[in-house]
Amino acid sequence: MSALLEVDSISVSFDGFKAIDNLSFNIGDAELRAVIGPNGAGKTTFMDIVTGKTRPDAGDVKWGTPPKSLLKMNEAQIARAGIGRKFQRPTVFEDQTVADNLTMALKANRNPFAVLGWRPSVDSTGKVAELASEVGLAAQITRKAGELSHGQKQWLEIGMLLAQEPRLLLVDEPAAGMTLAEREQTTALLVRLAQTRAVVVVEHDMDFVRRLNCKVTVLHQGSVLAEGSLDHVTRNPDVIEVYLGR
Ligand SMILES: Nc1ncnc2c1ncn2[C@@H]1O[C@H](COP(=O)(O)OP(=O)(O)OP(=O)(O)O)[C@@H](O)[C@H]1O
Repeated sequence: MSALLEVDSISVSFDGFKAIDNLSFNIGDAELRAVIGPNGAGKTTFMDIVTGKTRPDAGDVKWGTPPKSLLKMNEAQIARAGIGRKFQRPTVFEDQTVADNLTMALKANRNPFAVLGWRPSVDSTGKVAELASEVGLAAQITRKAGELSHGQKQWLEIGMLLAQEPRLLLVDEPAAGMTLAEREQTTALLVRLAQTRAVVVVEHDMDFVRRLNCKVTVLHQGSVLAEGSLDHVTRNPDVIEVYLGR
């Protein structure tokens, strides 16, 4: 499997503290990957580096084929290159409808400077309906985003990210604050999305990771401690000691 994203020996320190310590791992095209690890393991810093928010002190992050260094790009260029990031708290426009939120995201994709004064075309109406249905919000399309449940807002934001047609989606703790039914729908959504793009899920909730049924990378002190199926990594004595045994 060729790598879509190659994290190559990156390190970063904050005030002398190594948050990421010689971290290396690859993500393939159309792969679902869970990244887990105890508090302070470096999960957020890893996402910050991949999206250009934080610059590593050493190492490289390579993207696509032929591989290009993401370290030469700023945050906007990285997003345009095809990396979307879903933060934990949904940031949708609460006073706008689901359709309007998706329309704005589509428009921002085509021309980030021309959102104002834009009228939806027939073409974009079809695409908005398609995105809404992809994230399970077809029946909510005329509702204001502020009226949606927490889970539905998260799906709307995922739909808005999909409007940018990312090749890699980084998703931070998608199950947090969701009901059981919402978690199940989110699992199905992420599994489905990963059939046509890479999806990296950073998650604390082991039950949720188990349902994703994918390769797991365990981070500890800014490095990879173990990698493989959830059963494989949870049998690893080092993982039991630093993470599960806590
Ligand atoms: N800007 C910063 N300045 C100083 N220290 C930082 C900074 N960002 C992160 N750190 C430290 O780096 C380490 C890794 O943090 P990071 O947030 O990446 O871990 P995490 O795995 O995402 O943790 P959590 O599960 O708690 O979100 C932590 O010890 C944190 O305190």
